[in-house]
Amino acid sequence: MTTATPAVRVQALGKRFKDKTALDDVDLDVPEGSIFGFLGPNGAGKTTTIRILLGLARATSGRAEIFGQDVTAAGNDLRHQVGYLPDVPGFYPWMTAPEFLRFTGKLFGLSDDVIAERSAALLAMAGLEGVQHKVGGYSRGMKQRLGIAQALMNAPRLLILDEPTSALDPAGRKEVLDMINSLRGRTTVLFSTHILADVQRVCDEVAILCDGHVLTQAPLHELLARSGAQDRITVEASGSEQARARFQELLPGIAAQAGVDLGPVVAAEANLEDVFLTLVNGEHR
Ligand SMILES: Nc1ncnc2c1ncn2[C@@H]1O[C@H](COP(=O)(O)OP(=O)(O)OP(=O)(O)O)[C@@H](O)[C@H]1O
Repeated sequence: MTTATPAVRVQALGKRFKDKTALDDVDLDVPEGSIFGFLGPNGAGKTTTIRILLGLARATSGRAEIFGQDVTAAGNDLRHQVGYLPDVPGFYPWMTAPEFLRFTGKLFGLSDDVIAERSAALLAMAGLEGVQHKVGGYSRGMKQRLGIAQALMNAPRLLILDEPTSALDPAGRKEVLDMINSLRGRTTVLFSTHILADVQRVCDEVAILCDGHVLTQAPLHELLARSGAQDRITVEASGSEQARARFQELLPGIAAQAGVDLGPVVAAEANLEDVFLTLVNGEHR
């Protein structure tokens, strides 16, 4: 068991809005260095949790810490270690990407040299190098990538992204996920989503939130193992029809030698959806 201080620790967190309980006894531990998927359907309480972490809303009960510091007592030191991209980010449409990153860098009080160096690296990471036109003409995917770049301008230890892929088409999602993936080992990423496939693609650790409760938190591989779903081995075989038929005949022998029970040969992989549906349905039973 690790004793390192987690990047985020939430304990017994509760939030009520008049007669609505948005969060009820929520516990979370986001290990430093992880890409953490905060997964839940609409209205689960993801944005509310994130807003409490950022000091934009107050919890009704419980406690939230970032790098061991209570967020309600957080000063500028802690705030400067956290980058954030809201679910509906705002941009100045008349700015170009370098102008927007420069503007962000100035807000953080960075020097011109640091701004130039970081914005060049971040524009490259966002695939926006050399894009001349103004942000107003960007696709949604480009805007999200620029949003992540601006959230990284202050070189945060923790990056919080609220539903960064929700409004994107598959190509846009892939580009944003690739960008998140490239941060692995460099900064802790907490991102909320309702898209299971996105979590399965990039996350090491997952928490599933439903109706203000955490149903489970675990490393992704543990969750997948828990589902009982099995990875399958897909073999693509070329050659003549005869050769392929012979290969298929030999497969059971090879499997038996390896001590493997050979099932039907179909392409599929262990699926987070199974875990999610089992947990969420169990909750509503
Ligand atoms: N200011 C508010 N006043 C009243 N109820 C609110 C307020 N903010 C959030 N809620 C309610 O709290 C619950 C959790 O909302 P939240 O936005 O945190 O969910 P979410 O998981 O981020 O969902 P989504 O994916 O739809 O953004 C919802 O039922 C929502 O209607």
